[in-house]
Amino acid sequence: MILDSELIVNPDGSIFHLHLKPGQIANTVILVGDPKRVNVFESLFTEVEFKIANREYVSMTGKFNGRRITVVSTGVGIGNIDIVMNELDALVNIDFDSREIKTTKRKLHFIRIGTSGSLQKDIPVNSYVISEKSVGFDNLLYFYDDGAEVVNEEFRRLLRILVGGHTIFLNPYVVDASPKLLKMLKSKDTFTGITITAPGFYVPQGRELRLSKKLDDINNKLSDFEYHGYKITNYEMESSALYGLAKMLGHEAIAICLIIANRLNKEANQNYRDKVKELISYVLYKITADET
Ligand SMILES: O=P(O)(O)O[C@H]1O[C@H](CO)[C@@H](O)[C@H]1O
Ligand SMILES: O=c1cc[nH]c(=O)[nH]1
Repeated sequence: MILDSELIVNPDGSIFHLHLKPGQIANTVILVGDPKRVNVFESLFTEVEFKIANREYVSMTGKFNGRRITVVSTGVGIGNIDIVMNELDALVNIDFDSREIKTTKRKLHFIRIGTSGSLQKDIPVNSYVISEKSVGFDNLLYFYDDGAEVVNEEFRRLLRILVGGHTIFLNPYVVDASPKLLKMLKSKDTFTGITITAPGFYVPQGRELRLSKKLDDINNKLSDFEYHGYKITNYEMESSALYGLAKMLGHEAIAICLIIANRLNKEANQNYRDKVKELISYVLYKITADET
């Protein structure tokens, strides 16, 4: 039995941070960083069951093209993904009355729709990039006992060498996206590649304002990396933890991002919101066209 202190349930029966109750989660869950992005889904859905907000977590379940879909905003960063993934999994795979883990588990499909910085000159601003592999520059997965089992060890070793094996603060982990969701979203309109999930937006992504980075020339090193046709394509801040936790919990996960800055060409699109809406429509049509 899972104790009150471990699985905190609010007086109204909802889970601690997300304020959602069992039964409110669809099998397809779209995760977005920006809470305002949930409004875009609201404008596109034909039906909305509910919308609920607590902190940066705005959640909504509704229908698009006849498919029940849940949308949850995660805010920025890995810590939020730890909360969102554990709470969404608990809502479907733990019995809130008995506080026991259910014997029959539900498998959720998680699709993150985010924004991102390109690490390739030929992946311009406004491109869509699917993270076929995601590299954690954070250390979340190392806290989990099963972490090592979901890591792509070949790529982990290569990336560790690339970033400088001597660094004590960086031991990148690499997790693969769901092949099924990759196939569903991939098209002539998308790039695919390896995404770096950074534990910060500034120095951890090589952005120096008043403070300098420790890793010398890191963005060019990442950009030049190539192995078996794989290249490092972009930076964002959530997908490694999403992939790792989804795999450990038995769910499918993928991330697709709109490029809003190109770090090598030194370009940025500050007016990207209409483009995010186009990406959301792209994803909604792709996932509802698919029968699975
Ligand atoms: O647009 P979202 O989904 O928030 O994604 C990206 O944007 C934020 C940083 O500006 C980080 O969360 C990063 O991953
Ligand atoms: O450069 C960027 C742009 C969006 N999000 C990031 O994490 N990095």
